[in-house]
Amino acid sequence: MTVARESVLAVLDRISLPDGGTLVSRDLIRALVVEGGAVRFVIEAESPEMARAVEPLRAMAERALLALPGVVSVQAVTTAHGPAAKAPSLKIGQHPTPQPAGPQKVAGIDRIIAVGSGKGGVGKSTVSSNLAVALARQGRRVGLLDADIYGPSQPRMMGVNRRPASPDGKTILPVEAHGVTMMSIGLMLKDDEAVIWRGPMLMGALQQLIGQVDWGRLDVLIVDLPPGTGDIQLTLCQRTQLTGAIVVSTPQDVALLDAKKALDMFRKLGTPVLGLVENMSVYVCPNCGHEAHIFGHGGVAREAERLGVPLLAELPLDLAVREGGDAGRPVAAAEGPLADAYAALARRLVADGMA
Ligand SMILES: Nc1ncnc2c1ncn2[C@@H]1O[C@H](COP(=O)(O)OP(=O)(O)OP(=O)(O)O)[C@@H](O)[C@H]1O
Repeated sequence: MTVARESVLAVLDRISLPDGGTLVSRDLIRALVVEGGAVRFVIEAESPEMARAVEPLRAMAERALLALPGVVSVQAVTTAHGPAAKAPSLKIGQHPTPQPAGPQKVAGIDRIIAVGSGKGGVGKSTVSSNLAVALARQGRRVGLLDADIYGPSQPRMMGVNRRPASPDGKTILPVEAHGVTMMSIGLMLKDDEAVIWRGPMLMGALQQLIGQVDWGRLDVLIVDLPPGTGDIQLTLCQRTQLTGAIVVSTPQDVALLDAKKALDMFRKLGTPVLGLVENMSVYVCPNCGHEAHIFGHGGVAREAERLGVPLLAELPLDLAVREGGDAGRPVAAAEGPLADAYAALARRLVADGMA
């Protein structure tokens, strides 16, 4: 059954904004595609603040459209058009400015969760972006800071490539994607530009990304760390008051061995470990349903038990996760078992007061 574009617009025209008008009358709907029973569109807000305000309407619109006869799936994202993106005169990457000793609270941000891993490529950035999106879908005000300064992947994973504005050359205005306020050094660099900085420059850049970005009021800021136990991790844990850290690992021995080093680092720095996440836990063959433990089985659960920290989630290896990451559409923004797994992780953190 083919759904008429007009019927979709009629439904969206019934979704009212808090300050008047509807999604259609305020001209916020972009890139509306209706293919058979599948509906996709973007809600383009005028500013990051407005994007935050209209985010609950996205969920409302999705529900209303799913009730429309013939509609089988709805995919909607909120983006912020933002003020005219002037090229910032601000330069990222500088020596750190003196700061008071000891971990400091960041004004306006209630909780900060660092997501780390021992080894690269285990899915730390994937978990960070999907967790951020899942939390935003549950109505939390969420920020995502890509602190993987040598290999920033959040712009690709969140589908953003707009350079953030800095109207005054001091404050950086973050971007908005999938309901999440986001900043990455990758947004300030050209695609093929390498960062070749030593420790002090890294510390300065991290200080800028946390302190100079206008994060607004956040319930939680997710920090996607680089892999390993280097300068960035040390600076973040020593300078910023963190709610805690989540360590991502695959069940593979070599990844787990490195994850133990990351866990040891957080312990030595006095950062509470909120729990472990096992990524690429199981692969379910889409043809025959056979379950294969490609990277091994049970190691992360055993390590969590040994440390007395929760195993927060076991996330499957799934092609859709990789494709969603490459396309800038995290699976947590869609519907289905993968989104449900991230929603459960988000719910658990919210219930425990961590996010
Ligand atoms: N559960 C999964 N299923 C399928 N592909 C995945 C899964 N998790 C991550 N990937 C893919 O694996 C690759 C590495 O993931 P990701 O970049 O998140 O890892 P990382 O630990 O952050 O790596 P790095 O430290 O190098 O930044 C990406 O292409 C990602 O899409």
